[in-house]
Amino acid sequence: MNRPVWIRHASQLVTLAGGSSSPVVGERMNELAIIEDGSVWLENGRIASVGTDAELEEIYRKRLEEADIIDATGRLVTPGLIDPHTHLVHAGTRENEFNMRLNGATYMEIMNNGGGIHATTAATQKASHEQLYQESKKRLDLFLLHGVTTVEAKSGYGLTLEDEIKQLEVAKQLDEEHPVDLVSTFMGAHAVPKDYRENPDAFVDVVIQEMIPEVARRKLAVFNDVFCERGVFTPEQSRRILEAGVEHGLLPKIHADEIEPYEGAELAAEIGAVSADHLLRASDTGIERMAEAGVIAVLLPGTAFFLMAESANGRKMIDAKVAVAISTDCNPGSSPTVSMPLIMNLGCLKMGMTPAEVLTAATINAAHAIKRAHEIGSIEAGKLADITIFDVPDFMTLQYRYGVNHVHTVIKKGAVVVAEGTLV
Ligand SMILES: N=CN[C@@H](CCC(=O)O)C(=O)O
Ligand SMILES: [Zn+2]
Repeated sequence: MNRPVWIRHASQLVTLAGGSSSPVVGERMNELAIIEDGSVWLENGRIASVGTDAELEEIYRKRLEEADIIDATGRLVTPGLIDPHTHLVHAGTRENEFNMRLNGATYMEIMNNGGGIHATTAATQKASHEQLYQESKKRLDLFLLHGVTTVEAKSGYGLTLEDEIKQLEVAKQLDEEHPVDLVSTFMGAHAVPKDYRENPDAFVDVVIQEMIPEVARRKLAVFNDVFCERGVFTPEQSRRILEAGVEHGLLPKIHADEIEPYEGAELAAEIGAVSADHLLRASDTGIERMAEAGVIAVLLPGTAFFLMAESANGRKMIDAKVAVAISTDCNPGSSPTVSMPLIMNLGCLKMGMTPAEVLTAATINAAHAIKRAHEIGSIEAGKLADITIFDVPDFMTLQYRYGVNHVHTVIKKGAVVVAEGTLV
């Protein structure tokens, strides 16, 4: 049995307590439930007690010798960051397309000419399980170094039953072997393979009749996602795919209104999706309906930044009482980053969110977006001991000193996995 860990004297302990039962909306996104001179006692992989240092010293006075102490004097302590939207498992890179875009090509032009998602699909289909595992593990190590303790990971670069399952099995193995927890999403409907170009509905049938039942049978995913975008999957095809997932116990998520307005937000509300993601071009009606239906907006400001597009209007969504989470969208085409701290910076600088709101979006609301808020996303007794310590004195400074990885220590299920900014 591991020794307890006692984190002491945090200049700010951002607990985010009180948001576990439902996603945090509106003004409440600014309430971080901060404890100054904060202290947390971790035991058996879970959070045992949270309070001021004086309070915990009193509670544990007979056991002080038992614990390994982490002195967080002058530092900010938060829940482990959560990334609720990644395409973590894939092969290869696409810096050539980055160069093409800088020379005037658009993301959709590249994709329609057989590049984009198709290029990564070809590389992923060719890759062995082991190659995919090694490439993805490297990214996961970097996520951890940036303070992330749980990531959602989508398939969608296989596009055949066999290759989709290969991606999901790599994610499963990473979840078992890597300190970072993975939550898997099936995304067979990420692009229409070129053999189905003339008859995309036939591919939708393959997704519905062959892929979804098999993925569900093998219990390889929790969620089912679709790229609902003009030229990819229509809202009607997306609805069919997401409803088929629900029939097999896969919860719906949707890539919505990313490049063009396409009533993806409206569809998400109508079918009761857990989240609608991207939303750069979501309509006001769509935003209103998402708020009414309780659909979480997973916003990806790194994607807008990297595609040189206007960001989603996070400010408007929060003011409209939509629960907002944020994410890297880590993928080789539209957002090749693993830095949730940078994404929080962009949330402030490009989406009009406050430093407190982006922290809520990267922790407890991100946990809700992957249905894990009962276990992670806040520092409260009983939850998993997933904690990130930043070498800044407060949450405001974390956003102010942007573009720097301030992560000092990461604790996953009670074990120190990053110390002094280095993997243990
Ligand atoms: N938009 C669709 N899927 C990914 C991009 C995938 C890629 O370009 O490889 C996204 O979320 O941005
Ligand atoms: Zn995505």
